[in-house]
Amino acid sequence: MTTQLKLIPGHKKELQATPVLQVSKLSKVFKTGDGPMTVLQDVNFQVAEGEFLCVLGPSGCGKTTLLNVLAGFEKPSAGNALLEETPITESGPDRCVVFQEDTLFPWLTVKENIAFGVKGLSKKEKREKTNHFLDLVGLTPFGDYLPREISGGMKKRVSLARVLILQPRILLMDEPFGALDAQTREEMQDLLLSLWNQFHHTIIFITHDIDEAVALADRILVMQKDPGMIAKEIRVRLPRPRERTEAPFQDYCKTLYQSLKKPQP
Ligand SMILES: Nc1ncnc2c1ncn2[C@@H]1O[C@H](COP(=O)(O)OP(=O)(O)OP(=O)(O)O)[C@@H](O)[C@H]1O
Repeated sequence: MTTQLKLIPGHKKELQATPVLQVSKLSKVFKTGDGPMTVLQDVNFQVAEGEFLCVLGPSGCGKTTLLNVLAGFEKPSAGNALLEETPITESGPDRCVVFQEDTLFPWLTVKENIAFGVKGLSKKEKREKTNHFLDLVGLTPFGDYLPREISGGMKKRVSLARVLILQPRILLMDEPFGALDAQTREEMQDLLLSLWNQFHHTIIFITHDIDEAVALADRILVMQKDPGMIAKEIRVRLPRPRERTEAPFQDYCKTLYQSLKKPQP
């Protein structure tokens, strides 16, 4: 395994870029009424510790299927995904998933939702930790509210706090901000980047939004469909914070737009 050093913009220190995740020759075939359907074919990539990787692709190209394999919800038909050299065969606390849809427990308060998965702490420690994460996502005044009493953006903040408090090795995010309005979406992207700067998680973030990928990623994997495969990899060499209206940002967007438009090889 190769080990390199890289500087992640926005991070204060150099991080060791040892791959935490290695995906090799991964394929996924579903049985359907019309016969086998190859959704992913020969997918290969690595993710470095602390890296922010976006997977960008059109609807139906297999992004969620890929994330489900990494989460351990689906098994590959061929090839494998290794988490620190161990094949992923089931879900585990080292990987947390944030979905697009709301998955909060409606009968629990914001604080209770955040604290839900925390184990092995005294009541006092758990309360302090919960309050800390509540504060990190800017929801301190809303700790005792129920999910139905807060906005969609606030629910997303709770969803983020709920997984961050578990300190996962890898954060898997499946179009988490897809249902939000443009302004709230940008606010959530900024919040996620600021939390990533503090915690240095490894993040795999699925999106079909070009701007979102350029705003967030260290590196973008562009997928094509039928079958789903990685068509292109682009490293985003823009300093953070990234200014969306400036030419270099727009240049990346144009390149990605062209990549997505290209016909299937
Ligand atoms: N369990 C399953 N059985 C059969 N087909 C499936 C199954 N899960 C997904 N598929 C098919 O695999 C293809 C890829 O689906 P997937 O949800 O992974 O794509 P996606 O890129 O995430 O799409 P979107 O951006 O619209 O969410 C689709 O045609 C879908 O119908």
